[in-house]
Amino acid sequence: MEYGNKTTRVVVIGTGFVGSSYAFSLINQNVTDEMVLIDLNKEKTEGDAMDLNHGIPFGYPTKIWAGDYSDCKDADIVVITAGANQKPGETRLDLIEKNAKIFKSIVGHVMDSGFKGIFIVATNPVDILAHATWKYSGLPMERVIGSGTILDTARFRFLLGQYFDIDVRNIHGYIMGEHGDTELPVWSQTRIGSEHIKRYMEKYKPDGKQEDLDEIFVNVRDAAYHIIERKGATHYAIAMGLVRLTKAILRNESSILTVSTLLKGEYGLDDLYIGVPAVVCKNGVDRVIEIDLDDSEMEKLHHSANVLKEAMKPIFEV
Ligand SMILES: NC(=O)C1=CN([C@@H]2O[C@H](COP(=O)(O)OP(=O)(O)OC[C@H]3O[C@@H](n4cnc5c(N)ncnc54)[C@H](O)[C@@H]3O)[C@@H](O)[C@H]2O)C=CC1
Ligand SMILES: CC(=O)C(=O)O
Repeated sequence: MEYGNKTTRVVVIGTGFVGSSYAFSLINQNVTDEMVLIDLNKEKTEGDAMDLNHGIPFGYPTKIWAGDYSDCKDADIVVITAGANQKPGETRLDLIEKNAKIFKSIVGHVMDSGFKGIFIVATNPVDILAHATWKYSGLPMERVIGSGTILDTARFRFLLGQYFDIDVRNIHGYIMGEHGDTELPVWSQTRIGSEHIKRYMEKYKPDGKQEDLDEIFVNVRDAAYHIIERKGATHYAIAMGLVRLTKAILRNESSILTVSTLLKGEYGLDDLYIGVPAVVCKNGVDRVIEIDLDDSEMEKLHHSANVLKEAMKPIFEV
């Protein structure tokens, strides 16, 4: 897949549940010419590369190999999905210390290769680790992107689509804030087609109740806990979200996605990676979109930001 004249290369670091699902999804959507797999467990990446390569006759031409950090030099995108995942009952913020240590070393190795592309970070706590990647790498902020609330927004749209029996592609709304327990739904800007959700409910679902919508949000916020209780990890949906983000970059789509990016005064917040709608194109994050939030949403966003700022203090103080 050539965009312009250049061969495209994506490196995946951490080929556990999320990384391998991303790799599988990537080759099924004809996104990149080359894909390199890196993990502490080199044998696993070799096995994954063989297995994925054997699928290529059924998919799209992609050169795939188990590589090392020197392969990052010519990468357009390095996607980091390495590190610990949540055990049942653990929050994302509980992962901060162990994953921040792993990140310092991974980002150092990637930068030592001469990497000049874009980082996508998915490892949790994703907002804080995207921030750490930006600091450790020294890259411009637009070239370090966290997956933010891309998955939460997808869950929100899916559950609303089910509730209203409407194609999810016609549900427009965002989850913002921490990818975690303090995230918030932006009801004031949620639309079905072009109709505001409240008005749509009055007109077409008169038996609908605000409590139902509140319950939908709780199920969005707690989805990871519900899935991890049942199967130990979540990986398919985030993998597809990461592919969506990868395509927005490689195809220069200028897509609005709820990613984690550094705020510099937007929403009254500063020096913090957090999930907000932003335009993503070949340069990474082109700009943050400042949608109108009502007072209660703004208050919740600031609360989420405060929780993240507090949680990240220990890793930036050491
Ligand atoms: N942002 C999001 O929306 C989501 C994020 N996640 C997060 O993604 C991360 C990965 O989750 P899973 O794939 O389920 O975990 P996993 O345990 O299946 O895979 C992690 C992989 O990272 C590798 N690894 C660990 N340290 C490494 C290092 N220093 N260098 C290279 N590789 C290293 C391990 O060998 C393992 O293969 C977790 O932090 C999880 O919470 C998971 C789902 C959604
Ligand atoms: C694990 C995680 O972050 C999620 O599924 O939302």
